[in-house]
Amino acid sequence: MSLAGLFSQRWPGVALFDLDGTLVDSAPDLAAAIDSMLEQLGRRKAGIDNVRQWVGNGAGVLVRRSLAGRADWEPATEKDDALFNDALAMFYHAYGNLNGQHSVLYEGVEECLTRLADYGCRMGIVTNKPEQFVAPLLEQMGIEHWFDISVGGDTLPVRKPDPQPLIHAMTELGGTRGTTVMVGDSVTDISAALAAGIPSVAVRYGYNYGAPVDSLGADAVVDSLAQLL
Ligand SMILES: O=C(O)COP(=O)(O)O
Ligand SMILES: [Mg+2]
Repeated sequence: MSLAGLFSQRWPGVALFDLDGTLVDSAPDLAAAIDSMLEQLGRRKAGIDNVRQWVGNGAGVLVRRSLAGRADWEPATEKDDALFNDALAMFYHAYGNLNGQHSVLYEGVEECLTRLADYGCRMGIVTNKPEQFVAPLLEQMGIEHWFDISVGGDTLPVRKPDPQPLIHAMTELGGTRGTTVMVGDSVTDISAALAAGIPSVAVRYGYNYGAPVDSLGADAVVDSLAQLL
C-alpha cells in the first residue's frame, strides 16, 4: 500500500507512535543511565553506540543486554538475578534523573504532529519504555498535549511485539483497523502492527538494533515524519 493510499482517504483517524527512536532520540540519556549503572557495578561503560542497538524491548531487556554486553543475550544463561535486580534499580534511579536532559525530537516530528492534529487525527504513544518515564519525557520535549493516550512497556501484561498494546490504544481512541496507523523505528513496532492488522510506517533514522528497516514489512518507509504529510 502506498503512503498516499494509507493517508488520502481515511483521515481523520488514529495515529499511534513509538517513542524512542521514532519521536525522540533518547539514546544519550539511556546510555548515560546505563553507563552509570555499569560504573556502579565496577564494569566497563557500554557507550552510546552499543546502547542505541540495545534499545527497543523495554528497560529490563536493555539492562540484561548491557550486563551481557551484547544484543543477543540468552535469558537461560543469565543466572545472577540479584545482580540483575540491583542493576535494574540502579538504571531506574539514574534514568529518572537523566530522562530528557540530552534527548531531542527528531526533525519533522513537531510539524507532523501539528498537521495531524489539524486534520482531526487522534494520537497515542505505544512504547516499550516503562510508563513512569513516558509522561516526563513527553513534557520535557513539549509534545505531551498531542497525545490522548500513552501505553508504556509495563502498562499492560504484554508489550510490543505483542499486538495488544496497539489494539488497546486504538480502541481507546475510537479507531478501527482501517483508520489507524502505527509509526515506529524497529522490527518490534512493525511486527506488532502486522500482528494487530494495522497498517504501519517505519522511520529510517531510528534504532532498530542497528539494522535497516526497509524489509520489515511496513506499508511505507520514510526518512522524516514530515514525509507522512
Ligand atoms: O524502552 C525501550 O526499549 C524502547 O522504547 P520504544 O518502544 O519507545 O522504542
Ligand atoms: Mg523505538
